[in-house]
Amino acid sequence: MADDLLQVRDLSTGYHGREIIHKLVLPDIRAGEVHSLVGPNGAGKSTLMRALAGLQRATGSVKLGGRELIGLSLAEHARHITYMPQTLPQGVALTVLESVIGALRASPTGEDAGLGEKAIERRSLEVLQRVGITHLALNGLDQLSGGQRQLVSLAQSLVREPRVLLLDEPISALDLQHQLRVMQLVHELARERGMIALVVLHDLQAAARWSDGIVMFSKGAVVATGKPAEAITPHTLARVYGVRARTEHCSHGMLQIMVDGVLRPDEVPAA
Ligand SMILES: Nc1ncnc2c1ncn2[C@@H]1O[C@H](COP(=O)(O)OP(=O)(O)OP(=O)(O)O)[C@@H](O)[C@H]1O
Repeated sequence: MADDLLQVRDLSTGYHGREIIHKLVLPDIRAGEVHSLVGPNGAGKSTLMRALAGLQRATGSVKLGGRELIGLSLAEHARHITYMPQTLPQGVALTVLESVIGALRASPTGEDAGLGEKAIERRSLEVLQRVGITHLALNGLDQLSGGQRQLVSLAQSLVREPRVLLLDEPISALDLQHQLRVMQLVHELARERGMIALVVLHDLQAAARWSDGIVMFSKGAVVATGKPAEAITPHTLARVYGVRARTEHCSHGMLQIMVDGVLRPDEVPAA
C-alpha cells in the first residue's frame, strides 16, 4: 500500500542552474519510521531536505500517501511536511512560548483547522513539556543559548504535528542528555502518530541507534541504504568519509562505530 509511504523518485535540484542532486531515488519510507540522512559536509543533505520541503525548485517525484507533492504551492506543501532548518532566525523579539504558539497558529493544523486560542496554548505548552523546555517558556528567543535555540526550533516543528518531519541536524548543539532526549522523542512521536521522520545527522552512533533506516549520501548521490548495520560498514565509511573504521555490536546489541584514522587518498576505495 502506498497510503502510508513517502516515495522519492528521480529528484533533481540545485542552485542557479548548477545541479547538486541528480535523479535521486530514496528507499520508500513508511509511516511511523525514523530514517537518517548521513554524509560529509557539502554532500547535499540540506539541499535535499529543502527540496523535499518544497522550499526550493525540484523536478521528479515526491509522493506522500500516493499524492504528488512536487509542483504544489509552499502552503500546500506545508500541510504535509514540516522542515526544521539548522538554525533559528536571529533578531525575533518573542518569548519561547509565543514563538511556539505562533508556529502552530500559522500552520494548517492551527487556526485554519479551527483550533481555538485555548487549545493552541495547551498544545504549545504540552510540546514545551515533551521537549523539556517548560522552564524557558517566558524567556526571550534572543537570550537563549545555542542548544536551547535548537530545542525551541524542534518545539516549533513538533507543535504542527506534521505527517512528515524533516530535521536538519537537530542535535548538533545539544549536550549528551538532550541529544538522547530529542532522538528518543522523535522516535516516540513517529511511533505514536505514524509520523515519518527524516533526520540529517553527523553523529553516526545516534543515527545507528535511533533509525529504522539509513541513507548514506555523498556528492548528491545515495551511496548506501538499509538498516543501520547494512548501510554503516567499514567499506562505506572508508568510501564516503575517507576514514579507517570498525563496527561491532555491543553487549546491548547496539551498533558501535570506532574510527581509527584518516585514510590516505590512495587507500580510499572507489565505488
Ligand atoms: N544557497 C546556495 N547557493 C548556492 N549553492 C549552495 C547553496 N546552499 C548550498 N549550496 C551548495 O550545495 C552543495 C550542497 O550543500 P548542502 O548545504 O546541501 O550540503 P550538506 O550536505 O547539508 O552539508 P553540511 O553537512 O555541511 O551541512 C554545496 O556544494 C554548497 O556549496
